[in-house]
Amino acid sequence: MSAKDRIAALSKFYVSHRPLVQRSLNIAFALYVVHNTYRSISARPTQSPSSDSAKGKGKGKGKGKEKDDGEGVKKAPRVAVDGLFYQRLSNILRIVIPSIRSKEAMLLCMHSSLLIFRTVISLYVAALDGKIVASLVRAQTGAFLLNILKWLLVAIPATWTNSWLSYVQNKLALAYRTRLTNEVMKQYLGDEDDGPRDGKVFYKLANLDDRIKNPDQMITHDIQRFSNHLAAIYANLAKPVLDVILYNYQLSQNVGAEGLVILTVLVQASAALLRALTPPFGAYTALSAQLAGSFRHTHSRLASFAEEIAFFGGEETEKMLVEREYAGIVEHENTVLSRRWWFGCVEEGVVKWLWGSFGLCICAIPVFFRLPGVSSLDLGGRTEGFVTNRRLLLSSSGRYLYSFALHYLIQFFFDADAFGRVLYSYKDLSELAGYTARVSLLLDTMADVRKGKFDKALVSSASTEENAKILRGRGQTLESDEIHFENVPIVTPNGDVLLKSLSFYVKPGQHLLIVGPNGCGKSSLFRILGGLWPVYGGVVRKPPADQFILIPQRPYLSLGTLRDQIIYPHSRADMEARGILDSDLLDILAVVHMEQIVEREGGWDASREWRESLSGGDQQKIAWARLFYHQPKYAVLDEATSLVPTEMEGMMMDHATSLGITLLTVSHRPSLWKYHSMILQYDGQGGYVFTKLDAEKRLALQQEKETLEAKLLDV
Ligand SMILES: Nc1ncnc2c1ncn2[C@@H]1O[C@H](COP(=O)(O)OP(=O)(O)OP(=O)(O)O)[C@@H](O)[C@H]1O
Repeated sequence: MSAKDRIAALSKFYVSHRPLVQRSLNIAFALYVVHNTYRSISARPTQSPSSDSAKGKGKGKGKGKEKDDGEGVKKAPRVAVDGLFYQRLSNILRIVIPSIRSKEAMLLCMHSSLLIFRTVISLYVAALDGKIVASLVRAQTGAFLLNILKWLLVAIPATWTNSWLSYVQNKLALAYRTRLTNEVMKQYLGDEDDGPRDGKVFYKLANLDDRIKNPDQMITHDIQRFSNHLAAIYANLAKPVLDVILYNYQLSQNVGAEGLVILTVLVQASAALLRALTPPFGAYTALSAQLAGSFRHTHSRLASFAEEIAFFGGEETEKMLVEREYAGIVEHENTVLSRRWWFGCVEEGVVKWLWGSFGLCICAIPVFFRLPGVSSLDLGGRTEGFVTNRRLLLSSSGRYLYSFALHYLIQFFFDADAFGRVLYSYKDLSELAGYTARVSLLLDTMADVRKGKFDKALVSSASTEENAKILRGRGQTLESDEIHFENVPIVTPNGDVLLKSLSFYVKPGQHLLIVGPNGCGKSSLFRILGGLWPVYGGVVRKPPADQFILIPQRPYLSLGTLRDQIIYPHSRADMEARGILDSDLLDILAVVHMEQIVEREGGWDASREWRESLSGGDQQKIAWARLFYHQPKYAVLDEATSLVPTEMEGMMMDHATSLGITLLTVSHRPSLWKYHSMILQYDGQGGYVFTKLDAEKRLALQQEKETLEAKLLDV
């Protein structure tokens, strides 16, 4: 048998068994799709952090900057569409879609139904389009008019669906954002339902941990962007999946399963090129968000400290700082823009034009080749088939359905690493990965901080044997009526051991004066007392947090009315529940000689930025009025009278003690000594003395010391 005969026999065999070959190819294709989809979406093991950072370093400029500027001083979050991303995303999904019966699940369900409905309409429109053109080619007036009528009728559900789709998608984004914001706020500022608010995460995040530089930006901006991307990605992924199913069905109907095989080979080659050229969009997004956060932070500092900066004439320096941040943004955005530009060219060239031509060629198969088992068509029939196929290739949204279809083919045909590597969905996915990394960094850091796990750069002395031992330790905090520190080290968040072991007590009515040089740890003591800093050793006995009030040198004035300043953190309802009226508040203000402020500022409900409209002394007096309103068991006064006259200071101290408030005072003013019975004196070298305070004797000694010093100067 000659070669020619053998080929003829083979093709005869093929033609006679073609339905079987077709079925086998279709089944093999379906199995391949299922297998690769499974591999693509199942998370792969995450690489070790060391290999991550090595990878990150190799990625050039962007990553390097991230390390310098940022959030991730030590560990920049890795951003890629990989197993880690799916792991992070699934953790967040558990928050945003808490159950199958939640509002979000319902919205998602509605969204999916609308997507299916839209695709069904697209199919119908594609077929109708073919019929209209065929009736034109065949010059059939009646059929043409009937089809036009159908066209107009189908427009009603089509427009309705599109409008609903965007409505539901936006609702979904808002619902995700609300869930996430609520969860973050619960962790950040505590939750009343969770018991006492002693997490103080908002403080610890800023002071005890280096990982997050600007949580404000993450909570306000990044969560919103993440939610929008998440809501959009579903449509962007679900639509092509639906479309590829229909497209493949249509394709195998029209050109046979062989068409799929040809397509695969062509697409594989061009997609390999695109895959190699796709820039790391996810990392770009994360870095953009981070740079924008830093820029905003620098500006908000400028606004917050405008007065100080203005007095110092610090405009030039501040301008330089702001410009430096902005230059960083511009540099990064320029890099991204130029990469997006050339990637856009390549993408359009390959997706729209190259794959477009593949599409046209595939559509042409039934026209130029007579497929076995398919009857020959007239001109109208061929036109109808071609127009229908071509319309199917164009999605109703104007994007190329064909591109999507091919895009998904690529994902299925390539190995799982290629999942989401290319094109539209990849860009969307990788941007989502960027925001996912930011949101999970926030959630993970908050969870760590709540557990007492901090990541902070330590001072060099922290590594000495003795200090390292202190840092490894943990102390105990017990509730008690008195304040009692037993062998408690005072350690700053960056591991600087200020005092190795401190012991003192304060009993109700035994006012304590704390003195010592600057930076020796006087205020740090209060931070431990307030539960802000961890206890590294010993035992701290203290009353619950609501029995303390702190008045620092520059007191906090909240956003709100004049009344709110005095009753903070109470609300007006809390105040009324305690049976206190505005007239009682006026009496309190009279104690600090501030009663005229109510009239001056326009009543109790006047609202403004109080920090800017009150003098430093008035701010301190308002803080004292707050103390008299709350009447706690203990008051912590940290240079709280530094800006008020001495006679006023005396009156305030007397009033506080007459209300039964025990004072813990840090002050350099000898005039305050007489109000205290105990003294805790730091020597600034890591030592201290805790003893009874005899104010008269101390004053006499102080005077004697000053006289001797004056004499010494004379000598
Ligand atoms: N959030 C923080 N992170 C790291 N170190 C801190 C932090 N807050 C304070 N420190 C450091 O702790 C040390 C003690 O600060 P602290 O405020 O207790 O001093 P102080 O005795 O009250 O001084 P002053 O009289 O000047 O107010 C200082 O060296 C300070 O730099």
